[in-house]
Amino acid sequence: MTTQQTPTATWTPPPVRRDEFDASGDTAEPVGSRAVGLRVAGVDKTYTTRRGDVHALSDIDLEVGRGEFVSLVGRSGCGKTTLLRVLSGLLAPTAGTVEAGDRPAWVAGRRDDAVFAEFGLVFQEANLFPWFTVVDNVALPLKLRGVGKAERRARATELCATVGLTGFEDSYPRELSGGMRQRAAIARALACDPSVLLMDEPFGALDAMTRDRMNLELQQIHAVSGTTVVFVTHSISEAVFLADRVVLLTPRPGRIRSVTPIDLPRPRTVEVEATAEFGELVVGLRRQLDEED
Ligand SMILES: Nc1ncnc2c1ncn2[C@@H]1O[C@H](COP(=O)(O)OP(=O)(O)OP(=O)(O)O)[C@@H](O)[C@H]1O
Repeated sequence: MTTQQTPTATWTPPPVRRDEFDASGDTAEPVGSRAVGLRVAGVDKTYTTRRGDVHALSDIDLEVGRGEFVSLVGRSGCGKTTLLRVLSGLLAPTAGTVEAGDRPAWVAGRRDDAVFAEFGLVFQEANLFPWFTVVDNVALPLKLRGVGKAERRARATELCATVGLTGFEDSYPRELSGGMRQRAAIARALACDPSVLLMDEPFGALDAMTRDRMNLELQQIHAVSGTTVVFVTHSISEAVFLADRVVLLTPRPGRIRSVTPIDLPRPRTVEVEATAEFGELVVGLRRQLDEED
């Protein structure tokens, strides 16, 4: 479990976590000594349908360091969502194991609910309860855990500040913009101080400008919370902007084609996207995708 720091309105530069990783080579794996946030070994997934089997994932091995931000990219239908659903405990792998820290999460098709309860999930749709205010939506996971009213309201109010929703605590979801609703969904996912935050195209439905802002804000939230993040996106530039490493899956069945360390200094601002280094990373990943045609 990571430690949630007191949120601040101003941005605290992120802790330097990059030293924990071996960034040499384009398929570098984290060095053995650092803490593991998530370990995936030999994960395979085949859907059984009336029209036959669909082999979605093949032999996925991946370690995500504690506090690391990993982006997952690949062609449409390559298995990104399937992998994220396996990681979030919503879908049983056909084979393989998932561990959080050193605790088994999926082993031999059996899930440990206590481990997955520590994970936060954010999807493309915010899925807020329309009849709850923002603060009550954010506090809901705490309520389900039996946290008292005053304490959960205080914590939810802090989280609203973390995601830039101060002043909107008592608004209803219908009164928020799409970006604000996603911020509330992120705050709700952070409410139980998750050991791992799993995000599936969380900004995919937002316009380009809002998406850029959300990327800056997510970077800040990640820096403050220190949570391990796995982030699925169709956008290579978004993946590079946010990540410590970008994992590229092959077309179905999804296998890990490459793992690219992103050594751009943090905090990253929009200016980083104009640098040659950023452009080379994006073009390199784009080329790998194109080679699959
Ligand atoms: N419930 C299901 N039953 C059968 N096949 C499925 C199911 N869910 C996904 N698939 C198939 O598994 C493959 C991987 O799907 P998945 O949604 O994981 O891909 P994706 O990379 O997230 O795609 P996209 O980028 O378009 O969202 C696809 O061929 C899809 O048709």
